[in-house]
Amino acid sequence: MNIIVTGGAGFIGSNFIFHMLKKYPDYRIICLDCLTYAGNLSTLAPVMDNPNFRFVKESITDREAVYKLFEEEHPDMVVNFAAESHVDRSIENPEVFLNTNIIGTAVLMDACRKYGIKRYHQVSTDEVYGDLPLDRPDLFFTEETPIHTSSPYSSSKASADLLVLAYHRTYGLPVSISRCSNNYGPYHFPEKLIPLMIANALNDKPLPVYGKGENVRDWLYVEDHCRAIDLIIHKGRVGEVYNVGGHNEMKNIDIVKIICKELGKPESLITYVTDRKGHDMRYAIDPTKIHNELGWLPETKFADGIKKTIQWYLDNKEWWETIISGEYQNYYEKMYGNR
Ligand SMILES: NC(=O)c1ccc[n+]([C@@H]2O[C@H](COP(=O)([O-])OP(=O)(O)OC[C@H]3O[C@@H](n4cnc5c(N)ncnc54)[C@H](O)[C@@H]3O)[C@@H](O)[C@H]2O)c1
Repeated sequence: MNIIVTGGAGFIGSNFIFHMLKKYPDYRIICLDCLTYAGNLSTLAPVMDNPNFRFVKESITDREAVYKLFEEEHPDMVVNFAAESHVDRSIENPEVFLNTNIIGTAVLMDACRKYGIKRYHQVSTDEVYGDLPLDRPDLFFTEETPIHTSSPYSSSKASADLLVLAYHRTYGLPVSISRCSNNYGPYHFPEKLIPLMIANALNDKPLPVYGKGENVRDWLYVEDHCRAIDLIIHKGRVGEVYNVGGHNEMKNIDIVKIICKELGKPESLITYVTDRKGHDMRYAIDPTKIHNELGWLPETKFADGIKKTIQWYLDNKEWWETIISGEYQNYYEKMYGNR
């Protein structure tokens, strides 16, 4: 089985590649990634020497490069993780989100139509459903919840989802989509809540929390997400959307306090900063469909997952210190000032 994994030098894509090469030693995995600020080749160091792994530095928006890769590799499947993924950056500059997340998805699917494919899988997000009110804990996103996006990021992901479903209906492309809640774990870029707080706390820097920190996210350990995608591409029904989430809703401020506690750092490091524009209040996934159809259940409890994640950041300081000492510094100062 030949699988092109796009965006594999990023957070979830790299974890997915590790999962697949370990579980299916006879599969060939080709990572297609153009290495934006969020992609790191060093992340893929553990598999670079694996003869069943190939890294190709190209953009999913480059039609010629994508077609060439299909001609060379004859993939059976494509799993598309490649995306601009940070909501705050999409508020600053939506254009690159539209190009990569929408046009790039179309280019990949055009290649799948042209050369044939057994499965095209789109890695999407629960953010396409918009948000839920804090005072209605009885409400959850199902696959039938209408799309109702808030940010340029979620709008671009929702647009891509609609295109994927249209390519299935119009051209009969064998597609599937997963919409997952917030992930955490190793190799998470330090601009996102959990790794940002771990990195800042370890450096005794202020911990910038949006608004009052009341926003609720449904956190899932990254390996559980990777197992869900593995199940969907092998056993999930074509043309279907599967929600993936662990019923693990937590307020941002509580996450930050847990990180302080685990690291023995004072909560006085917490600094409340101006809220994100259009900030969604609550995400909560109903994962009944993937559980009933494919038997998927999350395996890592948050209490264990956050300990493993913190330990990973302690053991891999060089990985994230290199990132935060580079160009990222300018972005950080723009967002949070000289904190
Ligand atoms: N992180 C989450 O909590 C989460 C939750 C649900 C869904 N998702 C989705 O999962 C996918 C992966 O998210 P992530 O957090 O790993 O993102 P990430 O930002 O860590 O990684 C994205 C990767 O895509 C690559 N990339 C960007 N533009 C590209 C292009 N034009 N061509 C080729 N490669 C390109 C980057 O270099 C990077 O390696 C995204 O599609 C995201 O929308 C993420």
